[in-house]
Amino acid sequence: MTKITQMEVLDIRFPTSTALDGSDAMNPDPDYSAAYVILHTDNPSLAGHGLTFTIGRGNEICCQAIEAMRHLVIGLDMDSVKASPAQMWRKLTSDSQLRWIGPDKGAMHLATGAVVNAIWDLWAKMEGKPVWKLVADMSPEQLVNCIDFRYLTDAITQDEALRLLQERAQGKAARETSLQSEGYPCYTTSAGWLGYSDEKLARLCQEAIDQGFNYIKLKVGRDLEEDKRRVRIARDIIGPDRKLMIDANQTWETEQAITWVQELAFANPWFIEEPTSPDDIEAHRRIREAIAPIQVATGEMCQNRIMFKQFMSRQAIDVVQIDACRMGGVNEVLAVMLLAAKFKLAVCPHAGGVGLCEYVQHLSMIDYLCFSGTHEGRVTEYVDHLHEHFIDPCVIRHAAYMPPSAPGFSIEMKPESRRQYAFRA
Ligand SMILES: C[C@H](O)[C@@H](O)CC(=O)C(=O)O
Ligand SMILES: [Mg+2]
Repeated sequence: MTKITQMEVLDIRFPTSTALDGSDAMNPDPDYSAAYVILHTDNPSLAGHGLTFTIGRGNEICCQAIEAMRHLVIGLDMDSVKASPAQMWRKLTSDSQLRWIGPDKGAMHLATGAVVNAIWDLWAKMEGKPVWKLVADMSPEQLVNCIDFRYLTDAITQDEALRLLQERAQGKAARETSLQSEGYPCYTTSAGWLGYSDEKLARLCQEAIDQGFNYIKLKVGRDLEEDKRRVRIARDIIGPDRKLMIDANQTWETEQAITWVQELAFANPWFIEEPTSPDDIEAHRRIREAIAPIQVATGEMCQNRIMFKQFMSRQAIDVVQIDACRMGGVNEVLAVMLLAAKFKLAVCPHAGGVGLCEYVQHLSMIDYLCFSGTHEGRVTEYVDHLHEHFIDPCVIRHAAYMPPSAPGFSIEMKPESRRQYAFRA
C-alpha cells in the first residue's frame, strides 16, 4: 500500500516573452509558467509530479488552488486510486465548497489538472510504465472505470463506451508495434509565433521542412494585411502539398472570423483554430458552416468534457484540441477522447506551453491505441521550447513523437530548473 503523505507546490516561470516565443494575437507577451505539484509518499523514493500551464501572472492563483486541494490529497491511498480511478476523480472534483468556485472550470480546474496528472505520474511510476503504456495495457472494462460519466450519458453510456472500446481493442498490438517504430505524427508551431519577423518566419519554416515537418501552424489575427503577407511567405516556402494551419487565439467576432478566414483562403489553410470565444458553441457552428471546407479547431481553452460534448454534438468543430491540464487531467481527457471516437472527430492535442508536449505525447498515443484506432488526419502539436528542463523530455524523430519508455508522465522537471526558475515576486 502506498499513501500520499505530503504535497509540495511550486510557482515556476520562464521569461519566454523576452524573445516573443509563444506570442499570439491575444497573448503578445507570454511567460511560459507552471503551477507545479509534487506528491510525496510514504516511500521516500516515490513521488508523483504534475503541473498546470499558465502564461505568467495568475500562476500564483493556480498554486493557491492546488494548496486548497491539500485535504483531498493527503492520505490518499493508491490502492483505492487503482481500484476506481473514476471515483478518485469524482472525489477530487466534488468538494462541496471548492466546487462553488468551479464547477469543473477556471483556476480550480487547472489545479485539478496538475494534481490528477501527478497522481497518474505516481501510479505509472509504481507500475514501472510510461502513462501511455499503463493505459494501453488496460482492458476496455478498466478503461471505462477511469471515466466519470456524469453529464455525459445523453451522448454516450457506459455500455456503449464499453462496446466501442472492445471494438477498438482489436489491432491494438499491431498499432503499438507501429508506434514503437514510427512514433505519432506531429506538427510545429515554432515557426509561426506572431512576434517573429518575416525573416525569422521564413527561416524557421525552411528549417521545419528540412526537419521533415509536413504540417506547420501560424498565428494570425492581429492585422489582416500582415496575415496575408505571412501566410503567403509560409505557403511559398512549404509548397502546395504540406498543410498550413492558422490560429487566431479567440480574437474575432463571429462575422469577422468568417471574412478574415475567407481573405486567407488563398493560402489553403487546413484549419482555423480558436476563431472566437472558446465558450461560444453556436458561433463556432456558424463559422464552420460558412468557411467549409476549411476546418474549425478548438479546445486549448475548452474547460471541460461537457463543453466538448456540446461542440461535438452540435457539429461546431472538426478538430478536437484537448489540453492535458486545462481540464481535470487524464481522467477527463479520456472522457473527451471517448466522445471524439463516438462522434468520429480527430483529436489533435494542444501543446503550446511548457511541459505540454511532454504530457500530450502520452495522450495521443492512448487515443491511437485505445480510442480512435488511427492517426489518419490527426497530428499533435509540437513546440520547440524548454524541453531541456525535463528529466525525460519528448523525443521527436522525422516529425513524430517517439513513445517515451521511462516510467511516469515525462513531466518531472530537473531540480536545478525548479530552483532556478522559482518565481520571486
Ligand atoms: C500563449 C501560447 O503560446 C498560445 O499561443 C499557444 C497556442 O495557442 C497554441 O499552441 O496553439
Ligand atoms: Mg492555439
